Amino acid sequence: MGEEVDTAFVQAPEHRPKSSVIVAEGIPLIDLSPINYQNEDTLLDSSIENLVKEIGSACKKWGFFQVINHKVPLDKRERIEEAAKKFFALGLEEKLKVRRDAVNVLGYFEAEHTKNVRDWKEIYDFNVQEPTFIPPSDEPDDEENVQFQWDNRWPQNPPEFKEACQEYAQEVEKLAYKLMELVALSLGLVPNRFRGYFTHNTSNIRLNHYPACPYPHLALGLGRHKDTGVLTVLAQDDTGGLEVRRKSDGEWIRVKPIFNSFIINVGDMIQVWSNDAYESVEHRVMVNSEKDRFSIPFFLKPALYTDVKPLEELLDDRNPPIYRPVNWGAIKVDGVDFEQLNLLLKVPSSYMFPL
Ligand SMILES: O=C(O)CCC(=O)C(=O)O
Ligand SMILES: [Fe+2]
Repeated sequence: MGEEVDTAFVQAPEHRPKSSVIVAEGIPLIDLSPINYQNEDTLLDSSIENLVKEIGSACKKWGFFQVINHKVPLDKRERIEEAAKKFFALGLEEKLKVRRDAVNVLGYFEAEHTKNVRDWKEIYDFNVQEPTFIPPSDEPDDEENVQFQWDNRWPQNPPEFKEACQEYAQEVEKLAYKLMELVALSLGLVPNRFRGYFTHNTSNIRLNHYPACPYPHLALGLGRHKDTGVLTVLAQDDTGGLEVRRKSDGEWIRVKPIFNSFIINVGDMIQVWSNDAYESVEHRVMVNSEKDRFSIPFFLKPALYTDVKPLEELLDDRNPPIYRPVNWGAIKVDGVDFEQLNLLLKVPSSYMFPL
């Protein structure tokens, strides 16, 4: 890029970062030590009452919180962080060998746009289930149960990349399921209420690299957006730059990096399931002119055949459903090709149709 900023990256004035940053009174910090998910049993609600309350209130007030004592081993996190740095440090030609395309959305991509403005970053995506079979229905004998399949695109270098990614994915997935038990309890549901939705999950992990940017006042690392899935478990490095839209007044609040913590946020599907008890909240990423930034979100997503709709247990005469059911695949089996499937998965909030 030359002297002039490429206009593709330039945010409209109202969406540009302000020079003053609000960090005070950030999102809630929650200590997860009361849970022990090494044991495979579901949670006992008596021992974790306070924790459940904290989670419920964070989901309601912010849609975002940070967790510590989450039991994801630090060495696994450091290993994927190192592997990501080494991968992004490769030459462009090498990275393009695993570039995503119209058929397979997984792999490397350097030209991501959010709301039609280019993001100042490069990414690498992989799915947690490998390969990801996507039965459009959970009926094995269903004649129309054509199997779609996505394969991860693993780069040759660095050699430890694939293993580092897979090992980290297993750990962070466990944490996500445990968090979903806490979310369920906080809504007055049985702890494993959500578990069935993830049998053929479409969860993925993204490695984000935000290079230092000479135009931090014009461009964003990632434009404002909400996460489409169920729940996001995000590892950010110590650079900082994530901002969350505060529900009370709409101000952008910077999320302070805390060593070995994860940032958790509610996605659109929890909003629908909870019939707006919890809301998916907008967030964005600043870039800075001196430092690169790396982050690793895990996006928890259900099976493609899942009908997302407000949970019956939460509805009554005074709380009627405000969303109509929409299929996560949102499409009929007939005539569906990979491209359409991929496109649908990428359209944010496309299934959120208030009645
Ligand atoms: O990099 C970050 O801190 C946030 C990333 C994010 O919001 C996303 O990828 O959806
Ligand atoms: Fe996000």
